[in-house]
Amino acid sequence: MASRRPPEADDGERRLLRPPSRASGGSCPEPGAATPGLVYVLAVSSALGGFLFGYDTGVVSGAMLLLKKEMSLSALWQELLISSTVAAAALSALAGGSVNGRLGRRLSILLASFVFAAGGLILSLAPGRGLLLVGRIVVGLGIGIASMTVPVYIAEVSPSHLRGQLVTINSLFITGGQFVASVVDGAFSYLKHDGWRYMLGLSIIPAALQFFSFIFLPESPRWLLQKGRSQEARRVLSRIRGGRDVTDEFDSIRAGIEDEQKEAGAGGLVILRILRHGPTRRALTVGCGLQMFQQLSGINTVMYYSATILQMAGVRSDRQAIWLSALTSASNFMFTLVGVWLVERVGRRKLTLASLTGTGLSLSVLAIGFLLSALNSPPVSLHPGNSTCSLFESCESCILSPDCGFCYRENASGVLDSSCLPVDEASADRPAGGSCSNQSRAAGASFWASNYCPTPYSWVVLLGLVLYLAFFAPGMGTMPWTVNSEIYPLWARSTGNACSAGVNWICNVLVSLTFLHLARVLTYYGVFFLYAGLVGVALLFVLACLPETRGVQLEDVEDLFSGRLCSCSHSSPGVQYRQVNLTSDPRDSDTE
Ligand SMILES: O[C@H]1[C@H](O)[C@@H](O)[C@H](O)[C@@H](O)[C@H]1O
Repeated sequence: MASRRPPEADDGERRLLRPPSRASGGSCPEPGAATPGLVYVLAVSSALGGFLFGYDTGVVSGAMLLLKKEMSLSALWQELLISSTVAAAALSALAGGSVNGRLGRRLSILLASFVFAAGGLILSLAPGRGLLLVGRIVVGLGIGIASMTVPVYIAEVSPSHLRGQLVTINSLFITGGQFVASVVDGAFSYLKHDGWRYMLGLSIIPAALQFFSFIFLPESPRWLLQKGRSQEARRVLSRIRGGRDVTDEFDSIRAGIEDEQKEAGAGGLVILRILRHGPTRRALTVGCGLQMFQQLSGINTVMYYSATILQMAGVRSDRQAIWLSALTSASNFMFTLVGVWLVERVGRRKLTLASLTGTGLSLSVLAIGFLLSALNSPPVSLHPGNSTCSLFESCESCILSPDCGFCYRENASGVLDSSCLPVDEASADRPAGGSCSNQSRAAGASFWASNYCPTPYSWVVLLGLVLYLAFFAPGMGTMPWTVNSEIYPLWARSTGNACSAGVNWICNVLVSLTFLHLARVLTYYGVFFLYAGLVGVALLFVLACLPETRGVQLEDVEDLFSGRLCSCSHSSPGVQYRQVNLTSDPRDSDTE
């Protein structure tokens, strides 16, 4: 590449600026220098977008329990209210690239928080299901923009040696939002009337907080430079570096942008330029691949299914199950914290590889747990009525049919008086017209299981769940977002992140929509073995294709993709030099 040359003699007019080292983070400020508090304020305020992403995707499950009763929602409406948000997020993430590139990161975040607040308001006041649907779509639009803009903004304002940690804070806020949502769901589940309005409406608070803080926070200096607003960029950079001399960093960023622009050639659709230019095409493949594999590892299925896993392990009361699900999201959050701690210590690549290895093994433990319980599935002993459900002979085949559930009693020696009954059309929580429920604790009470079977092997499944969260959250839960924020050159960053975030949301919808259908065909253990197999493929992909970006300045990351794809992980950028013209530059004035 023209710009990356070995050191040469100073020619008087141009001189070699910096020998960026991977360990030092490339350019000023030095890692040892204190990082101004403003960078943390920027990271946390923008990560509120991640919090809203987590909150709004998480809160709906609890709200739905109340909504379906209060508004008599059919299964189709429930499905619509849940998946419309994710589908809208996918679309707006894809479209967000141009918003973010044109308006800038700051205005895009302001827009996202405004949209979040508007969505929250619509949801909390909705008189009927039509407006509820509108509110859920609006919220999805906010999630899409936030999910692709926030990591980019944080990466662009952070000093390189802290970038991984600060961007990963966004993922911490996503899982934090999911955790808070589960606590809010638990707390308001006692409020039979209008509890859902509070659940869905509370997101207005963080949205407003983010909106007002971003009125005062600065734009990304890199975006400003790209738009030719050099003086403003220099002022912002100096402000976020605590008033230090930022000449080196500023010149280095500017030189990087100039190089990028020369290499990529101007004009034409950005996505086409990305695809035509080797390094960005490879970066996009890695970025989208990571996001795809994040979702194919089954995180949202495992989270969604965790309440059932807990019931399987002996938690019979629905209320207890709600609170224990909050414990699952709390673990997801805590383990994400481990990721924030590790990312700058061990690097992105090792963290992702270790995470995938553990995720694959724990998915196998989950699958083995389900296999053992299927092999020891209790038989159906009573066959009341003449529905198709009464024809099933074992619990396993009964619960895999979406219209049937297993009703049973227990004593010390195991399951007795078991039957397979049709599910109530209005809710899978009870049999049609039946008296089989999980609420009674009276001795001899019967239990209702619509999607699991009582089993002595539930501890294996529970172990698999805990191991899964411990391995997935710090690496695969966080690194796809973090790595995507740093692998594209500035001109391709918005579009690259838009595509990869879009892939994440599309795969999220696909995995959630196919889980139950797949379970019917492959059984639960089959699905979890399938996810484990996909994680194996992901491991090979990451092993071959993901280079280490730790400590490399954003303007240098493109070098990591200059080789053939999937040989890039073996290349080391080593010490690189860039020539920067330090004579006064006539363009160094605001064009605005
Ligand atoms: O990184 C996040 C996180 O892991 C969440 O828990 C999950 O729900 C999202 O789909 C994912 O993108």
